[in-house]
Amino acid sequence: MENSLPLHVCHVPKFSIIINRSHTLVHSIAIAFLIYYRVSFFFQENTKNIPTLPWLLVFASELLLSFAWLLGEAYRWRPVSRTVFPERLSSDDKLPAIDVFICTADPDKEPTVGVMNTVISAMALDYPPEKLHVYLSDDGGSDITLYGMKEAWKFARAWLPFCRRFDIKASCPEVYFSGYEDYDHGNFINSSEFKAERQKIEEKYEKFKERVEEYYRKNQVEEVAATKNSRDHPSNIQIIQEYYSNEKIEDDKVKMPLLVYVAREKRPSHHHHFKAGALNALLRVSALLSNSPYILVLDCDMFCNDPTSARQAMCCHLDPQISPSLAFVQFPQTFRNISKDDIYDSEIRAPFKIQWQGFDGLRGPVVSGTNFYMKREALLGNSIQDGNVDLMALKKSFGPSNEFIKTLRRDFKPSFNINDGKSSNYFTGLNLHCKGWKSVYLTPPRPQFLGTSTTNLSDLLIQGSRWTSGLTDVAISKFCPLIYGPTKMSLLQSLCYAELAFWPLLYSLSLWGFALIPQLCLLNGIPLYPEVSDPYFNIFLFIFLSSLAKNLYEILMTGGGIRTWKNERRIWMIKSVTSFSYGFLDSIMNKLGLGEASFLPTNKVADDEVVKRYEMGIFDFQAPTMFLVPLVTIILVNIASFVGGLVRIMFMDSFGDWRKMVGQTSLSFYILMVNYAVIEGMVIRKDKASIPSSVTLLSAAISVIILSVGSFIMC
Ligand SMILES: O=c1ccn([C@@H]2O[C@H](COP(=O)(O)OP(=O)(O)O[C@H]3O[C@H](CO)[C@@H](O)[C@H](O)[C@H]3O)[C@@H](O)[C@H]2O)c(=O)[nH]1
Ligand SMILES: [Mn+2]
Repeated sequence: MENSLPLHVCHVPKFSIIINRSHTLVHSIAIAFLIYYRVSFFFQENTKNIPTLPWLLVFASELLLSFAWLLGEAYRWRPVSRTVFPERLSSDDKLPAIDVFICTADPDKEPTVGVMNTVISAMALDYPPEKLHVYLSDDGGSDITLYGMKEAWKFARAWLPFCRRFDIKASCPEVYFSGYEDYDHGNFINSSEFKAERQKIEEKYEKFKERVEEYYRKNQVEEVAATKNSRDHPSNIQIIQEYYSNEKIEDDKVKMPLLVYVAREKRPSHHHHFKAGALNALLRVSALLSNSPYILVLDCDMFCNDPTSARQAMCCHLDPQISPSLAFVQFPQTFRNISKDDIYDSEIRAPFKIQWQGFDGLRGPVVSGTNFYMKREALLGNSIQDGNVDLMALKKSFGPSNEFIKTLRRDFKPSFNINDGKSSNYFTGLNLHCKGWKSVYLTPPRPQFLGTSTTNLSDLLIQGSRWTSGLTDVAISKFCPLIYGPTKMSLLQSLCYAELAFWPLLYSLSLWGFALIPQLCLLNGIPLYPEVSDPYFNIFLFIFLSSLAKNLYEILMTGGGIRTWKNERRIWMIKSVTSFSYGFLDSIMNKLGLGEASFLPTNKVADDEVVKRYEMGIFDFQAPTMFLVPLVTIILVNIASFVGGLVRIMFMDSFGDWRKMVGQTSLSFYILMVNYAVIEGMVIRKDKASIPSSVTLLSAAISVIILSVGSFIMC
């Protein structure tokens, strides 16, 4: 019987699970030995000449890093993958309606043509058009975006039929016309009719682009006001098709999804809560217009790359096996501007290729910002669910609109957690999972959504600081998943949430420790690791190699290569001592009331030269000094200690002493080797994107201070 075929299946890869769990066990035992070695120091006679402080500091670094590792093992416990069967869905008239939410904030950083491409690609989803409603939130409140939408609507009237007729998969026009991939047009490819139609539509697209860009140029001159506007403007909601209802339309048989422009009211005196605030405004507006039971959330630069994503998501949402408790279906973030040698890990590989599969095996991944199909009902507040509706309380939360309250009475009081904007997605996910909802992760072979990632060091570190700050906010709040989680969800899922909240803090503190303490001690002749002939030396070596090897194995298993592995190691070190550290400090400052939450949208316009460098795998050090200085300082300290260590090994008088220094010398060597690109940027390269000599000088001065003060304190 056809009905009995499942809409989706979940695979549990036994082999990977065995490998993962055995590795966890063996690695844990090795760490236990390490801890024993460090602790027994305090009870031994022959270690008296080693000062306690550096020993404690390096031990603390080891504990923090091991803790980060242990939390991360939760993802390795039960990774799963899923396959869906959209062809088994019931007929179109039985499909539930979907509201698509797209957010944009700044037409300078997020060019309108790009945003409209996302809008058009969402309108072109393979779904009954009368059941699809596309909302764009414009936090900038700018005319250009509204103008762009009207033009996008006009263009879509031609584009949608073209896509439907010729079965175009790349339903984002910019991508389609840029020849980003080879298209399979089946039987149409050679038909002259297709060619003629394609040419016609391409011309229309070019005209659309020209008009929008021209409007932007004209407005730029007058519109210094745009920046002012973006923080202070009344609300503006427009249903786009109404503009054309009086005009004669060439082909009014074309069925179009609803398209709505929303600029929520923003006033400087009111916190607007960034993207989460925008999503909540869309929830309220859409509740009055379409009130669809499912919602797709997209960033403005994240277009639909496969029109079938809605049906794929419905395979999970409508699967009776999982449907009742399923809150959302998360797709990975994938990017179209990733180079072969992705030096900055712009691909954000580990979460989307490894960790989220693990999350999925434990009741589901966190809300990941964009690319998820959410059940509106899952965003309900408890009070409504209970059925005891207090009208006054509702009006207090949602404003005086009776119309809106009526929609709440229909059982809807949905909202995303706003928190402070930086970590809202995290809170929304955490909250849902704590209330017993589940989520699933779908990674079909063809990327369903494609965005633009940050591909230069500066933007990457700024973005990284923002993320880190948001995550650390959670770690140090009352929602700290280690305390808040285990009573409300499974221990393993709490560990995953804890890993997310804590990694920046754990990595930044421990890596600062590893980058400085052993080095200072090496220069001062203080051994911190066992000597080569000591069996404990092998424990340290094993832990080091075992974690590198496991990491390499995971990368190879998910389609990466040795190069990916090298790049990831390096950028992990760089980010740990820069953006993670600043983000974490920022969060602490906010907590102490010394700072304010902010959100600078990342740039979606790229400088050609910068892009070229990224594509060639050359580091671009045109980044704020505050990011470069810690990095260069660490490298200088390591150069000094490595050279000092070598001298010690070569010229040490008393036989045997050098053996105690092999660990530390090798550590410095490893750090320098991995970060050779920084040395190159400092000493060898002389181009525009190398490290400025002012930065090197400043860092040299700081290194000298660290070396002298450090030596004084440590020894
Ligand atoms: O006040 C704001 C700020 C941002 N946005 C929109 O939020 C989205 C994400 O902003 P972006 O600058 O692209 O940030 P990224 O760091 O690239 O985005 C990642 O990180 C965000 C959280 O920091 C998540 O919300 C995103 O989904 C995730 O892709 C964009 O569409 C923005 O237009 C708003 O609508 N209002
Ligand atoms: Mn983005």
